[in-house]
Amino acid sequence: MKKLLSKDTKTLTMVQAEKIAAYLRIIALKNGKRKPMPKIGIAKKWRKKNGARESSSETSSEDSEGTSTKDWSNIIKAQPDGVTNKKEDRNGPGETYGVGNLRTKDSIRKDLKVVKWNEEENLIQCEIQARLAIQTDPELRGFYKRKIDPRIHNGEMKTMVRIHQILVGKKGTLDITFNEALLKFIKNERYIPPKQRLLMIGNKSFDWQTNVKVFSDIPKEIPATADIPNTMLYRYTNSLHVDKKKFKNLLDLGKTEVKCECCHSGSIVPCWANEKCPCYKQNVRLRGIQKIMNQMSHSRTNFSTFEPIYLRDNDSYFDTFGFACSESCGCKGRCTNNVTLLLEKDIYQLEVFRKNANMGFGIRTNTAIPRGTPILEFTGELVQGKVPVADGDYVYSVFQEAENGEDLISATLMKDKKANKKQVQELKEHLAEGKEWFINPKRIGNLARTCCHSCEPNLSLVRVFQKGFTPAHCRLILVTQEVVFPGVELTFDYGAKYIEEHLKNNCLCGRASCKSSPLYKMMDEANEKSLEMYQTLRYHYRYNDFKTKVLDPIEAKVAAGTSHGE
Ligand SMILES: C[S@@+](CC[C@H](N)C(=O)[O-])C[C@H]1O[C@@H](n2cnc3c(N)ncnc32)[C@H](O)[C@@H]1O
Repeated sequence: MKKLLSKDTKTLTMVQAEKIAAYLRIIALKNGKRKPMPKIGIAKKWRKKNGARESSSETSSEDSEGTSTKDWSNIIKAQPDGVTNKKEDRNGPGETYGVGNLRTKDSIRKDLKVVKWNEEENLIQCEIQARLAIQTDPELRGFYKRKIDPRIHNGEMKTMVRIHQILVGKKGTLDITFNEALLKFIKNERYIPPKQRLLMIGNKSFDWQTNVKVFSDIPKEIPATADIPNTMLYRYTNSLHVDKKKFKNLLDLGKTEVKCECCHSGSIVPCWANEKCPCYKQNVRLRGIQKIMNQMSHSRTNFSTFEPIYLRDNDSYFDTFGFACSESCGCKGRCTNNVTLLLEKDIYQLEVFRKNANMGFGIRTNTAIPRGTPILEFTGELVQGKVPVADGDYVYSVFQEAENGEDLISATLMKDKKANKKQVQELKEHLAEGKEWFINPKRIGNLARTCCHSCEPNLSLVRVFQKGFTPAHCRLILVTQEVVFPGVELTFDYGAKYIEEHLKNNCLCGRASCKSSPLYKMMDEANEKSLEMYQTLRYHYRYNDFKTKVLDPIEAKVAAGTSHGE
């Protein structure tokens, strides 16, 4: 094993990489004193079934700093639960899906415990874990490039300015004052947990499809009296829950089902750019529509598995959509034409945390996530028509009404001369006047339901269709629109109506551009150049924070580890 660990990752075969991963898992389990978890290796299973080669051409993807496994794998300590980088298999809508146990307050309270927290060590271990997850997964290794650059990309800066202008103010003329007050907002963007945290859910016992831990950081809370809100009591599902009887017509696609027969002997099927692949063709068709809609776009957004999803000059996040291969296809969705594939991988270490009772729980990342990464999907029950009032603060609209009363997707698909007439007709029926579709995650849902609103959000929603164009085949996916650095909360924009009706204009996001902030007026009136400077400064600050807290210590440990080994 020592020999293997000292090998350059680029020269490792798949079997050797898996051996290293297994060894590190054992070390991690020993350190963390956890019970071993079953290794769920879809990649392995799939590779066996499909006779994938151990190709030496599948070179390992380098991490953000170009460091190899050799450098840091021997310094990994207690890994978090995410030792397998694959979530449970996902089934399509309406099929037998896994729904987790119903949580009860008693069952949660039983497991509450106060834990000591070393944030810096946590971030280092999570970063190592993310690199390892990529390098040891045959479906990622050599395909997925995780890049976090020291400098902000022009495209990222412009996107963030645009999002700001849409959400806060447009065409301002004011120069932003870069004073201490503004720097304070920038500095406080990374959440720093206290040294003692109340661990509320620490393993997979409730959310068996996810490794995410739940913490409460409300001061002075102790297990005996800690508040366990009703919002924690829901069943977990990793796919859309569609009532088979009620929505039989949606689920039964018949001849309109889009699926491919593509296959390949490698770990990933190259459906993207395969002009014979019917799913790819649909994807390209939607991309074409995207271009028509966004007259100002410089280029279109690709929805391919390993490329980042960038929203360009969009009017609304809802305008961008793609089509992906699925488990019904010959490729089983393990291909280059499936943006939802990354969602299945536990690359990025997320946690649920609560800093105050008013806002409830939110999600933060413990690893740096590159821009354009699909990170969370909204799952829940598909609802048509009225949503129970009590669930109103959690539901997401699947189709949004456009000005002419038609959803943008249907409106644009209908304009598309190449569209399948039957598909269009069906879509028209599903979206007939007054027919609104929602995903309700209140009783059955997943992690995405915990994502809070921010006036400076780092995620945007996109829609991805699989198999067909009905509301039951539309997946709502949250994608990072900027690099999200470790410790930062994942947020998206709930929309003005929500802020007014549900938050009663009392947003607690704590960002400089929020109406509740003392700097709001300045941010609202800011000119474009100042906003660009603001975004650049934010990036610069957060990257340096990441470097000093995570990257440099890893390098130092590597140096120490190597000299010990010699
Ligand atoms: C979809 S839930 C988000 C998860 C929720 N915080 C929880 O603990 O389950 C929406 C609710 O979270 C809270 N929330 C989310 N973002 C907020 C914000 N920016 N300001 C105030 N409350 C917020 C509000 O209570 C809102 O009704």
